[in-house]
Amino acid sequence: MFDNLLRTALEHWVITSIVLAIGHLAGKYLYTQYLMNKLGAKPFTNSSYDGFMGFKAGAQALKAKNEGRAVEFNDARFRNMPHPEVFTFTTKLFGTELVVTKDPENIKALLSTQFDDFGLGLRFKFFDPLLGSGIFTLDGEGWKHSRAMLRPQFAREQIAHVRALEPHFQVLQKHIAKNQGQFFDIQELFFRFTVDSATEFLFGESVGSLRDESVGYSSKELDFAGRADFAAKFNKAQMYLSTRSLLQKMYWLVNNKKFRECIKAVHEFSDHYVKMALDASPEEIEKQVGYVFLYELVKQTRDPKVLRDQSLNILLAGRDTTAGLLSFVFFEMARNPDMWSRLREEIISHFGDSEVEQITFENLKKCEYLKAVLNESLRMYPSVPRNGRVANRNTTLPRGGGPDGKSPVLVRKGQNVGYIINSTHLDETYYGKDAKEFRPTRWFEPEVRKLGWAFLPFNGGPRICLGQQFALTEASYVIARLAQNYSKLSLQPGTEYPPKKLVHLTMCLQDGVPIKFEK
Ligand code: HEM
Repeated sequence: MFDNLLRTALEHWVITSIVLAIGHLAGKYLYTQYLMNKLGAKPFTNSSYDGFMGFKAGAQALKAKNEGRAVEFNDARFRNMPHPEVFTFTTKLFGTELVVTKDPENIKALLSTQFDDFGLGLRFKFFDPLLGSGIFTLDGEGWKHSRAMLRPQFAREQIAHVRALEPHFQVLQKHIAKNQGQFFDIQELFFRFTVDSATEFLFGESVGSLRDESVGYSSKELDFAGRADFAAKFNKAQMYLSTRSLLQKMYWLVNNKKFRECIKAVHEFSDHYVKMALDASPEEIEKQVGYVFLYELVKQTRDPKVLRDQSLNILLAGRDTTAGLLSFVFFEMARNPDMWSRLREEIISHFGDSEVEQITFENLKKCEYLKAVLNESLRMYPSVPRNGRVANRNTTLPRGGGPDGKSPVLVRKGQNVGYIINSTHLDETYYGKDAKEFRPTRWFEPEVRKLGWAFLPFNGGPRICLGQQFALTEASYVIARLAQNYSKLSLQPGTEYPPKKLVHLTMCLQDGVPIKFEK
């Protein structure tokens, strides 16, 4: 009797569940059809079945990422679609429905022409514990306000920046001299260089991470509050942020004691400088030698949290990206002695082999081959290789639907769109048969210069990178100074090509750049 009752209840439960599931799917299907009709969208030309809930593709993507092959993996996914000539597909990743695109038309819509249809989704939640409310984490009015407040800082900064780099370059030189004639990893030094110059620019005092005992600095000299820890703790906290963004809605799982300790150290360090800037009298601020971001910002706001958050947002946006760019440039220059010779000739013809004063923002812009090398490096190895937005409302993207992929596709409110700029940059449609070769002279060809949205290392539209000129000037300065000093570069024999890439929030070389510099 009891058995029968239990069986009947179970049967009811199973039947009800099946009916509800079918109802849910049918409802979703009908609503999707309704939205497609309303918004003029067609079914996706390419859709990828990636195992139950997209776990198979997710696991493969993680494996490729750990092996330093995330870029190649993404690229292969586009090529292996039923219609590889259509540059957009839909897929699932760990249960989340995604639209993925490398189509410049769709990227333009996402970032510019349909800017208000898309936002940053959960980015604020991922990054809030470390970065708070700043230009990089906010959407809507908060972002607009941040952008308006910070924009003037970058216009003014562009001119003054170069002179401030030389002292840091001198320390970098000491490390290279120490290693001269042998192979060593320059990438690690570029990361230290960019955190040193960025902290000086932001706080008025550098963390001096390059100034270690191996190049003659005493440990006493290095001792000021939080300095020793700052770069390491900031790096570690960034790793946690990257994992939180990978986990999407489950981001809150990453919030352990280590993460919180890193955040505390970074905040204490930056608060020290915020306090200094707030305590400074207007006369002291005016007397400040060189440009200091915080001292300029206190003229606009005296809120310590805003000052801290915006400084750390800039540090995150600007530091690893520039170090990655420099690392890839030197990786390619060391592989290509002819290119290094040409670059060197150009630098020496403009500035001689020791002149520093003439290396200014304006003069660096006149070095055409240098600009081509930077562009080519940002094309093949963009510091931000993939990025994403989330739909704020039911909307469409202009391409990827219908039998030929030329019709709009539906993006439902809350749906994620990933845009893989690295794959756009490597596509033969835009860059020809040698798209996967490092060839700076392509930037002298008129059709490549006109590519518009197919070359997008600094993003486009209203959220275009604020630090583009800053980054290009800093990278150009370091390249020019090294070109003045070293005639020959080489890579350690046996170094893998194409190199393995480490892709977290930004991209660098997984195994560093094992390089030798010779006079
Ligand atoms: C090679 C170096 C760099 C590259 C490739 C690069 C690239 C980018 C990209 C792709 C974005 C868009 C991110 C997004 O919206 O999701 C961005 C935003 C931003 N970048 Fe850069 N960046 C570089 C260096 C810098 C530097 C040196 C600074 C500052 C000193 C900086 C400041 C910013 C800021 C503030 C934003 C946010 C803009 C906004 O949302 O309105 N960047 N950058």
